Amino acid sequence: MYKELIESALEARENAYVPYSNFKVGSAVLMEDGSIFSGCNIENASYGATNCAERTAIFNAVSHGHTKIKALAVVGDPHNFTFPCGICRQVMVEFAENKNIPIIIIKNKDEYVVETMEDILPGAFTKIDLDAVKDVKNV
Ligand SMILES: O=c1ccn([C@H]2C[C@H](O)[C@@H](CO)O2)c(=O)[nH]1
Ligand SMILES: [Zn+2]
Repeated sequence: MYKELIESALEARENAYVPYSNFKVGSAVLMEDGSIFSGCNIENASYGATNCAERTAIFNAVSHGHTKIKALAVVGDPHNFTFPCGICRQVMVEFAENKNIPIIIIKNKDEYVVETMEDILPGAFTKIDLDAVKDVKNV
């Protein structure tokens, strides 16, 4: 069912730039119109500047004008399930079409588990209600 998305994540993993961890990750997002965008992790000599594969894929989609994610796939260690980090989970929530979208955690092309956005980030902080902020400030 998720064949194309999974293949796209596996392919993106090949481009991972990982001279520091040597841990390759690939990710792909399925957008509202059926388009797929992918990304890999990109490390930096200043370690904190590293971008995870999931965020690279999401930022790639947003950069192309797509802001509604219908499904996300991620693959890291081919012998283990690699779950998204906390920062990526928060970025996913920003663009997830709803809290029930599937998050596909891939080990290899035949083995994967499917979670939902709500499963991996329950009770997420979402968009700020700007009108409420305005009321508090009384402006
Ligand atoms: O879900 C994950 C977990 C880790 N990484 C990256 C960050 C870093 O480059 C390397 C080791 O943490 O893996 C991702 O891209 N996605
Ligand atoms: Zn991350």
